[in-house]
Amino acid sequence: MPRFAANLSMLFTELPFLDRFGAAAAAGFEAVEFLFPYEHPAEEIADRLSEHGLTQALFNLPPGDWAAGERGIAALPDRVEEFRASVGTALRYAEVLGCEKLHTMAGITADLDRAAADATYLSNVRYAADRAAEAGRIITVEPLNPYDVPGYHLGSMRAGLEFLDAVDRDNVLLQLDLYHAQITDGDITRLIERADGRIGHVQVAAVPHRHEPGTGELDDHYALAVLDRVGYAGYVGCEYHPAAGTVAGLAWLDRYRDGGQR
Ligand SMILES: O=C(O)C(=O)[C@@H](O)CO
Ligand SMILES: [Mg+2]
Repeated sequence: MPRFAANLSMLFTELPFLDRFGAAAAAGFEAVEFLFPYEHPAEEIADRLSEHGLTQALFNLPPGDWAAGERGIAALPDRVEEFRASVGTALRYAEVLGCEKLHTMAGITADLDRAAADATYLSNVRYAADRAAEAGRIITVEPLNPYDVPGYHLGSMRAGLEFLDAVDRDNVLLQLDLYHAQITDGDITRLIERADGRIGHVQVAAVPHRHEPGTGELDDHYALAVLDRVGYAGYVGCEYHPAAGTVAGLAWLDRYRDGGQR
């Protein structure tokens, strides 16, 4: 039975960020995730988590200049120092929030030398993994589709799995976002079976409009059942844009409530 985390960067955006925690708990979520906590003191977020009995499932390392279009810096050869500092920042937040998993975004590398970007990404993720291991944390890498993030360094789940082989660290795992995976790879059942044991986090949204699961071309419920079958026990982040209001769109979760008895 999947365990769901509300993605507070996409859900409950009707409310200010810090008010989304209570709204997620009131809607029945036991966990949350979001892109970045860094505009708020970690203690303030930790207070919201404990006030509402929520687990922080995942957040991202600092991504570079997000507003300017940057989507991570781990594969950018001229940003190694900044990347290493960002690992320390993220680990400090992870400790205060009690968060086990950190997503490390590679960055947009289409205009860079591929070999140099590959080498930088490998050494930076190994660095992050080794620092994270000292703190008992897991690093995830998430391939992103080329429509949402053109030129992103990690462009398919297959490339993501090859990267995991190359990086060769037990605490670096795949972030399987079913939305991106259906666009970049398809063949979702076999993909999940091939990735078995190397999936660190899952996210879900319908393809192609990134609305509520179950409203697009992929049978998201079937895919979640496959994840159950292979023994994935982590959280499934609900990372979608509600079609017409967050709470109004939560009916797709009813079948999982009350132990799946509905
Ligand atoms: O865009 C997504 O999908 C995410 O999960 C974000 O963390 C950005 O990578
Ligand atoms: Mg995602």
